[in-house]
Amino acid sequence: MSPTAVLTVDQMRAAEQAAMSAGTSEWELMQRAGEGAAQWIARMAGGRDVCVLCGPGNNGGDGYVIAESLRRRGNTVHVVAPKEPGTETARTARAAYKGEVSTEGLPRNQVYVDCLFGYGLAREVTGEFAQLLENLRDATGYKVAIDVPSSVASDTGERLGPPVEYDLTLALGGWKRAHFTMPVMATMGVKRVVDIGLDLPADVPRLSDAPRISAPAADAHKYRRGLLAIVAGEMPGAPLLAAESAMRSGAGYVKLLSDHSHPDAPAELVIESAATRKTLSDERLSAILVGPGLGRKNKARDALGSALEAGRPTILDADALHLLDPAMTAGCNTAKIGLTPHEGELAKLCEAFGIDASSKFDRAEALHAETGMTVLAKGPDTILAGPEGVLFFERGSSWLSVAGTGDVFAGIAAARLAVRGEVQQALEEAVWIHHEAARLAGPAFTAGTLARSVNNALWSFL
Ligand SMILES: NC(=O)C1=CN([C@@H]2O[C@H](COP(=O)(O)OP(=O)(O)OC[C@H]3O[C@@H](n4cnc5c(N)ncnc54)[C@H](O)[C@@H]3O)[C@@H](O)[C@H]2O)[C@@H](O)CC1
Ligand SMILES: Nc1ncnc2c1ncn2[C@@H]1O[C@H](COP(=O)(O)OP(=O)(O)O)[C@@H](O)[C@H]1O
Ligand SMILES: [K+]
Repeated sequence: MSPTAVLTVDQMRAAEQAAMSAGTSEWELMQRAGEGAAQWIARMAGGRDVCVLCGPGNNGGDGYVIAESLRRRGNTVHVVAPKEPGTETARTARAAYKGEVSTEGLPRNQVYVDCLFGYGLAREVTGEFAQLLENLRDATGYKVAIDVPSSVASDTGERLGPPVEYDLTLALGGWKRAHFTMPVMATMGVKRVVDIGLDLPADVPRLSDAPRISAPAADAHKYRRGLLAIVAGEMPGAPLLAAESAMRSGAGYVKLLSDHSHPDAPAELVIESAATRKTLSDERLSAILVGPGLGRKNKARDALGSALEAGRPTILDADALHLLDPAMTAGCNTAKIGLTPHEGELAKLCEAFGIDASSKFDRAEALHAETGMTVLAKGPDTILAGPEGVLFFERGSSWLSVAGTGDVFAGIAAARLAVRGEVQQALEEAVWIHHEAARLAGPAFTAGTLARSVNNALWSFL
C-alpha cells in the first residue's frame, strides 16, 4: 500500500473490491482491520476496561473483531450496540465475539472504541446513535475512533452528528479526506493508518511527507543560491515581512523593490527603487514575489503585469490574487506561477477564472487544472494542487491565525522557489517550514517573531 494515499469513499471501496476480486474475502479484510486496530488499542489501554460501540454496518463489524481480540488478550470488554448488524460480514463478526453486548448505556471510565459508523455514514446521525455519541462526548476516558469519527462524512469532513474529541483515530486501509479537513481534523487526536494489505492507487491525492532541504553547494555563490525580487506597493509592512522571512529561508540574495523609506529594514536587506520593469528583467533573477502590500489600484496592476511579463518563476499572493484574471495570464507560462490564496482569495480567483466549485479541495484542484498555475489553498487546513497532484498536510499551530503570517508564508515560498526552481516543491517545503517556524516561535507570536524564527526552522529539514 502507499501509506500516504488519501482516498475518497469510492476509491476506498474500489480498492477493497479489487482485493476481494483477487481472492481476499471481506471477512478476511475485516479481521485484518480489527486485529490491526486492536494491537494499537491494547497498547494504549494497558489493563484498562474497554467499551466498544458497534453500529449496524461493517464499521460495527470491525468493532466486534476488536472486542473479541481484546477479550482474548485479557482486557475486560463490553460492547454497546443499539442495533443488530445489518451486513453479512458484520454478522459473522458479531457471531465470533464471545463477550457481553448491551443495547444502550455507556459504562464509566473506560477506554472507548467508537465503531458506530465509518465511511458508510450517509446522513445526519439521530435517535439512539446520536444519544450514544452524546454520552461518549461527555464521558471521561481514552477515546478511539475507528476509521473515522462516527459523526464525520469521510469525503468532505462534514459534521453529521454530535462532536466527540478523540485521543486516537485509526484509519483502516488508508487515509480519507476527512482526516486532513478542518475543523474535524482537530478532533481526531493522534492519527495512524492500519494496513490491511490493500493495493491503493498511485494517482490519488497524498499526504505531504517532510521535505529534505540541502545546505548550499560547497562552491555556492550568492546569485546561484537564488536571487529573489519582492515587488512592494502601497503598504510597506507586508512586503518587508515577506522579505524578512525570505532572507531566512535559504535564498542567496533578496531584493525588495520599494519606494517606501523602510527605516526598520535590516541592514542585510537590499532595497531598490520600484522601477520594476528594469530590475525585473535582470536575467539572474531566480524568482519574483508580488502581492503582499501591493494595493489594488492601477499602479499595482501595472506592477503585477511587469512581474508576469518578466516570465520568471513567480509567487502571487494577497492583492495580486485580487487583481489576477485570465487576460493577465494569457501568454504566460503558468507552470512557473504559484498562487497562495486564503479562503476569500480562493473564492475570488475561482470567480475570475470561471470556476464553479464550492469545497476548498474542488476549488484548488479545478483552479490548477483550468489554469496550469499551482495553487496552495491556505487556512487552518492546507491543500496544494499542482502538476504533481494534490497534497494534504498535517495541521500547523493555530497561533498562525494572526495578521501577517500569510506575508511570512509568501516570503518563505518565494525564497524556496528561488532556490529550487520548481513551484510545487517550493510551496510544499514552505508549508513545512512555516509550521515549524510557528512551533519554534512559541505561543502568541507576532508575524515579525515568526519571520525571525524561519532560519532555525530549517534545522528540522536538513
Ligand atoms: N468493505 C470492506 O472491505 C471493509 C470495510 N471496513 C469497514 O467498513 C466500514 C464501512 O462499512 P459500511 O459501508 O457497512 O458502512 P458503515 O459501517 O460506516 O455504516 C453504514 C451503515 O450505517 C447506516 N447508516 C449510515 N448513516 C446512518 C445514520 N446517520 N444513521 C443510522 N444509520 C446510518 C447505513 O445504512 C449502513 O447500514 C469502513 O469504514 C470500515 O470501518 C473494514 O472492515 C475493512 C474492510
Ligand atoms: N487556525 C489555523 N491553524 C493553522 N494555520 C493557520 C490557521 N489560521 C491561519 N493559518 C495560517 O496562517 C496564514 C495566514 O495567512 P493569511 O490569511 O494570508 O494572513 P495575512 O494576510 O494576515 O498574512 C496561512 O499560512 C494559514 O495557513
Ligand atoms: K467510527
